[in-house]
Amino acid sequence: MQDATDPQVSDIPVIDVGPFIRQEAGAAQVVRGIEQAARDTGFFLVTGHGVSPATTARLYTLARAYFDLPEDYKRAHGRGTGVPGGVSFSPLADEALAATKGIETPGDYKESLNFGRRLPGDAWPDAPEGLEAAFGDYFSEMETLARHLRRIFCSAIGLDPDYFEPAFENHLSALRVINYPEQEESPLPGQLRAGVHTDYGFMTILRSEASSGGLQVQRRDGQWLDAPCVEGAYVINIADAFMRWTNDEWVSTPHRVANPPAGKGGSSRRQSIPFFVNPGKETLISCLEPFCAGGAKYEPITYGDYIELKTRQAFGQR
Ligand SMILES: O=C(O)CCC(=O)C(=O)O
Ligand SMILES: [Fe+2]
Repeated sequence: MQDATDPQVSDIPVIDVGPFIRQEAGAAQVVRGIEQAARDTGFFLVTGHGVSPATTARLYTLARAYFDLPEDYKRAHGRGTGVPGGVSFSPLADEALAATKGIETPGDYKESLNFGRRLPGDAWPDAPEGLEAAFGDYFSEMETLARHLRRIFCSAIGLDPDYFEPAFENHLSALRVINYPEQEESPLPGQLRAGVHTDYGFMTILRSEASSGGLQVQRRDGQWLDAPCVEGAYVINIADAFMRWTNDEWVSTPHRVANPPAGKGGSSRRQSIPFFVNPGKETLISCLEPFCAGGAKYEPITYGDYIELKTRQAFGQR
């Protein structure tokens, strides 16, 4: 656990959003703090968020039990059979996030389990018992927190509190639990736990975990910062589609997950839980009025087309 007052991490603030959620004194200060962070690094931590610790702990524990099952068993849930609302396992080194930035690296040293209510997967396994319910319950908690955060953003931007809500009626959000195993052998040259990338959608709500080899965020001047890890807090970051919506005034910042120092072995396993908040496919991403006084930098585009464009750009099939 790092001290959040350490000068190296002070660029990423920890904000208690409780006063805003309860509409108490201090709500305006919450809005100001978040707006500043959104313009600065695009990263901040929230406490006072109201997410159930028991629901979080249950998902964490059941996912961990799943990752400890044999590889063959896990791979049976990564076949892409297209079950709506199913689960999808992605094995170790299957994904190289840096490829989205045009950087060629070996696959990331992680495995993950993925779910979205409107996304395809495979049939849920029977074991560990309760896994599907744990994902579903945590997903609901995240939907609630995402709504609170959107209302804070509206207040910061000067929009009606529910301005964004129609965009999220059929949202394509995705919940992922990531297991970063200990590294008994050295990673390959250029291989990280997760390569440098930005998130594509609207924002990400991350349940992080203190460990050696954790989340790092790149400041605008290029310097890498260790994201602070505060027990019970969530790390929030602005993602690409939201940055475009704000005419690049709010930033989607590159981040990565570092390897643990060599020799850390058994003490370095880490498990994180990102919830990627994505709008519905038909949502039009068009410069928000308060940001376009000087002219909009981008053409309006639907979220569905935007994702297609980003994917094509990232993987070079223009
Ligand atoms: O595990 C983490 O701390 C961050 C993971 C991440 O940035 C991602 O999966 O997009
Ligand atoms: Fe990310």
